[in-house]
Amino acid sequence: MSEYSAERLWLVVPAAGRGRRMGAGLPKQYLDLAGRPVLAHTLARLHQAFPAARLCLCLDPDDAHFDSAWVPFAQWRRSPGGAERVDSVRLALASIANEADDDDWVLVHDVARPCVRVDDLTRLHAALRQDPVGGLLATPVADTMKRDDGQGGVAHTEPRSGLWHAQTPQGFRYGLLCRALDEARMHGAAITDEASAVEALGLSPRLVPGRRDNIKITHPEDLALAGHILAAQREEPLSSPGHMHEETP
Ligand SMILES: Nc1ccn([C@@H]2O[C@H](COP(=O)(O)OP(=O)(O)OP(=O)(O)O)[C@@H](O)[C@H]2O)c(=O)n1
Ligand SMILES: C[C@](O)(CO)[C@H](O)COP(=O)(O)O
Repeated sequence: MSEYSAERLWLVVPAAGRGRRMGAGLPKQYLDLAGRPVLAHTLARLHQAFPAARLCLCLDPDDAHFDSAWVPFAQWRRSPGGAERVDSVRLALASIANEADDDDWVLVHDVARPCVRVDDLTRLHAALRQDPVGGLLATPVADTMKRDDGQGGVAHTEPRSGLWHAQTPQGFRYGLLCRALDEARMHGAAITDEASAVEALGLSPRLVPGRRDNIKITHPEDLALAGHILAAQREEPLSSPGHMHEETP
């Protein structure tokens, strides 16, 4: 790419999960949420924030529920899902290898997080572009944390100071993210998010304070909660405190 052109933004959306913990008749990304599938909400939020981005959507090759009418992006492709989330992300990165430059930014966002706010997405992107490593939306842990003893009792209380809940998007430059995920595979590391692969390189991804309503729909009760969150977000005046992000635990 020429030195005069801005680096491109790629969005990788892992959407090849089966939703086993949800236990519904179909994968959770296709469950109805306020009149539309979860997947359609998530893609709409991403598109509002980044209309010119290029989308790579990870879908199970046997997926019989997907409808391309839910994709608002002009430039998009589907890539096959893998056995685990990290495998889906790796396959997505491989599918754009001929077009992506090492300096391009890649934001990875779970399809199961449809309530992410547009201003958090743009704030994250702006923060990452100032950072040499990249980073993620996250919120400080607010509850007292217990370690179980393996038998239903409490072994001890974990200090929560300095603990954060990792959310998505998580964003890194293409070259760094590919290297981090390759290294993790070589070492057989179990990776549940992109940041942990980058951490394993000895780097420190930036924690960009997000908001607690960017929930991941995981269990059955989360779907109703997401519906309430979307309704509440629609009601919020732009200047309300609900739009403030958290800086400290
Ligand atoms: N092989 C996989 C597994 C997960 N995901 C995606 O990764 C995100 C986070 O995963 P999770 O919440 O665990 O979703 P599921 O795998 O669908 O749920 P479960 O673990 O309960 O089966 C979701 O957007 C999911 O679609 C994926 O693309 N490929
Ligand atoms: C990436 C993630 O959303 C960060 O919280 C999360 O780890 C993905 O879900 P999983 O249940 O760990 O696959």
